[in-house]
Formats: sequence, C-alpha cells, structure tokens
Amino acid sequence: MKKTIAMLPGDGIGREVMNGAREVLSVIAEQYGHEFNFTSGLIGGSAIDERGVPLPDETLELCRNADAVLLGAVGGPKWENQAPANRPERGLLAIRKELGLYANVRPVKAFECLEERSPFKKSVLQGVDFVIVRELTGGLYFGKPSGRSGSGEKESAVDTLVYTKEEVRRIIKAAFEMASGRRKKVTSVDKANVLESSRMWRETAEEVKKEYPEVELEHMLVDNAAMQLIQNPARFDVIVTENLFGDILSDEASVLTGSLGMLPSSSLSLNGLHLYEPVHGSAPDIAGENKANPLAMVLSAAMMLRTSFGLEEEASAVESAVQHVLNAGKRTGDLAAADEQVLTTEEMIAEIKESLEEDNAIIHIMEAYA
Ligand SMILES: NC(=O)c1ccc[n+]([C@@H]2O[C@H](COP(=O)([O-])OP(=O)(O)OC[C@H]3O[C@@H](n4cnc5c(N)ncnc54)[C@H](O)[C@@H]3O)[C@@H](O)[C@H]2O)c1
Ligand SMILES: CC(C)[C@H](C(=O)O)[C@@H](O)C(=O)O
Ligand SMILES: [Mg+2]
Repeated sequence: MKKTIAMLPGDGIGREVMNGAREVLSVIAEQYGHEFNFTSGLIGGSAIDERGVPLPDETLELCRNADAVLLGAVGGPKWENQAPANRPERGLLAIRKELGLYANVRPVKAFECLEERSPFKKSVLQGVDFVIVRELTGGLYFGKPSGRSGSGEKESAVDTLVYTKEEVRRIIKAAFEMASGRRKKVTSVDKANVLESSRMWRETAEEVKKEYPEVELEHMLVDNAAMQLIQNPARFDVIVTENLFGDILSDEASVLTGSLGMLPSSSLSLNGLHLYEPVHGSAPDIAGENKANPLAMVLSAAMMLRTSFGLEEEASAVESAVQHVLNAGKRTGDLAAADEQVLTTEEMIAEIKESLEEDNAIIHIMEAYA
C-alpha cells in the first residue's frame, strides 16, 4: 500500500515523540511491504518562529495532499506572550476547523501491567475500557463573540458556547456508531441543569437514540461525570460531550492509565482525511531531555493505520508491541516506580522496534512451517 503521511511535530516533546512514531511506521512499512511517504510541516510555536503564523498555508496544503495527518503537540513558555490570535494553540484550533475534524476520539484503556502506576485501587481499574468522543470544532472554543472590551474594573471578557443542531447531531451520531460496535452504551455528558446549549444537546441525543434502538443512552451532568469517571470508570463505554468538557475529562481519565503519556487520539472528518495526535501537550517541563513517553504518539499512529488505511494487522502489531514492552517492565520516567530502570524516549522506541522485529521473525518461522 502506498500512502502519504503528513507529519506535524509542532513544539517541545511533540518533536521527540514524532521522531519515534516515524521510526515505528518505517519498520511497519518494511515488514508489510508498504510505501509510506512522510512529508513534514510546521505548526504552533515553531511555525511562528519560522513563518510568523501558527498555521502557515503551506502546512494546510501539505495536509490536504496527504492520506492522513500525524500531529505531535504545540505550545510552550516561549510563546506565552504572543497576541491571542497568534498563539501556537491557535494553529491547532485552526487546523481542526480547516480540515473539518469534528470528532475527537480518545480511547482510555487501563493496561493491567501499569495498574501499580495509577493512584487507583486495582478494583477500580478492572474492566476500564471506554472512549471519549469529544466535539472538536464548535462550542466554547469557537463561539463568537469572544474577546475583551472596556478597561479598568469595567473591563470585560467573553467566550461564547454556541452549537447548531447539525453540529450536535453529527457528533452524537458518531458516538452511537462507535457504541454500536462496542458495548452499546452512550453516556452523553452535559450541563443541562444550567446551560441552554446543553438542553439542546440532550434533546438531540434523545432524537438520535431513536435511530439506534439497540444502544442504551444515559445523560450525565458534567460535574457528576468528573466524579464517576474516577469512582466507577468501568461503567462507561462511549462518552460524548462538548469540546471543553471533553478536553478536561480526557486529561482526568488519563490518570486511570497511569500517565497522560499513554493516551492517543484520532480527530475525524466527514471527508476521509483524518488527523491523529496524542492527548498530551508539549510538556515544557521535560522537553528536549529525551524523557517523554512516546507511547501515546505511537498508539495514535496505530489508530491511523487502522482507521485511515484499514491496516488492522499492522495496527494490532504496533499495539501488541506496546503491550509487550510494558509487560516486560520497560518504562519511561512518567511510568517508572522509584526502583525501576528509566528508559529514554529513544530507548523506548528502540524497544518497540525490537519487539516488532521479533514478532515478525516469529511470523516468518510459523509461515515457513505452515
Ligand atoms: N494537543 C496539543 O498540542 C496540546 C495539548 C495539551 C496542551 N498543549 C500545550 O502544551 C503546553 C504545556 O501544557 P501543559 O503543561 O498544561 O500540559 P502537557 O500535557 O504538556 O503536560 C502536563 C504534564 O504531563 C506531563 N506529560 C505530558 N505528556 C507526557 C509524555 N508524553 N511523557 C511524559 N510526561 C508527559 C508533562 O511533563 C507535564 O508534567 C501548553 O502550551 C499547552 O497549550 C498542547
Ligand atoms: C492545546 C489545546 C488547544 C488543546 C485543546 O484544548 O483542545 C489540548 O488541550 C488538547 O487536548 O488537544
Ligand atoms: Mg487538552
């Protein structure tokens, strides 16, 4: 299979983990006889430094000419004082909007071998396997008006939470579709006791539910959801929610897996060009130190292989390699216990590649004797 993959490393650890994903994908290409053409573009702070804007036109063009997009992370203290319209994060919001990436899928699965690294009891983590479907191109992040006016104590700031029915319907449909292929339960998270937008969200969820009689729908207020997520996380299958609620709940949920560095995501459009990125940010506190956990990025690449290219076997091979190295006790600093050896980002990637190569050798031996 011949595919073009646009890589946007971004800033901080985004660059380090993207290098790792590229190496892993190169091994997959070689083993399975694919041709992956990697193109590379600027986004975020690095784009501001080189082109003066967080999302240059040429980066968008590069993405549109690709079969899928991989993104590292954007942002960092260097660009904290940029004008709001020219912050690194604006590049990320703009690419999501421009490519129509309305559905951000964030799977949360607790690896048994990492249970010790989570602050939760084993009994809480048992059976944790859910997906957060976060609306990504509307809500509080994009609503107008947004801005500041006035001065002194009379200065005011406004952000607007606005959704059209159409925007709500398509994300809720995406969640029901996902639940249909899973444990058939959708939890729609809102703040319908206060927000008008949430009341419309809730009504729309009820309308969509009629098309999916086999899928259960429950509504949950977001404050309760934040609590249930850590009290009884195994109760969830598919959570669907507004942009900002989904952002907050997914970082919270990452603690169930042991580290934010474990959470991958896909951002899906209606036209088939999708973007894959870890849930974490550019981690300025460890950037440039070869310390970042590259597994969220590697698992995002696996999601790309499966969702964009239909390469189920290849995606599973990457996920099995991740499972294998974790089972073997290999840990970056975010996952290591005090008495455990700490691997660098590059060493972790080397372990993944080695595991893929061993796996491949076993497959060849089995084929030879079949
Ligand atoms: N998708 C994105 O590009 C994205 C997401 C979140 C935050 N950000 C940006 O990143 C910058 C830093 O934000 P933040 O510090 O609040 O969040 P962050 O996700 O970058 O880091 C939060 C904490 O988690 C740790 N961490 C995150 N990823 C890790 C990994 N792969 N391995 C090991 N440890 C990891 C960091 O070291 C830090 O202690 C900000 O500019 C923010 O806007 C970008
Ligand atoms: C960097 C920021 C704009 C982004 C978001 O809030 O969507 C990030 O936190 C994420 O989760 O992808
Ligand atoms: Mg976030």
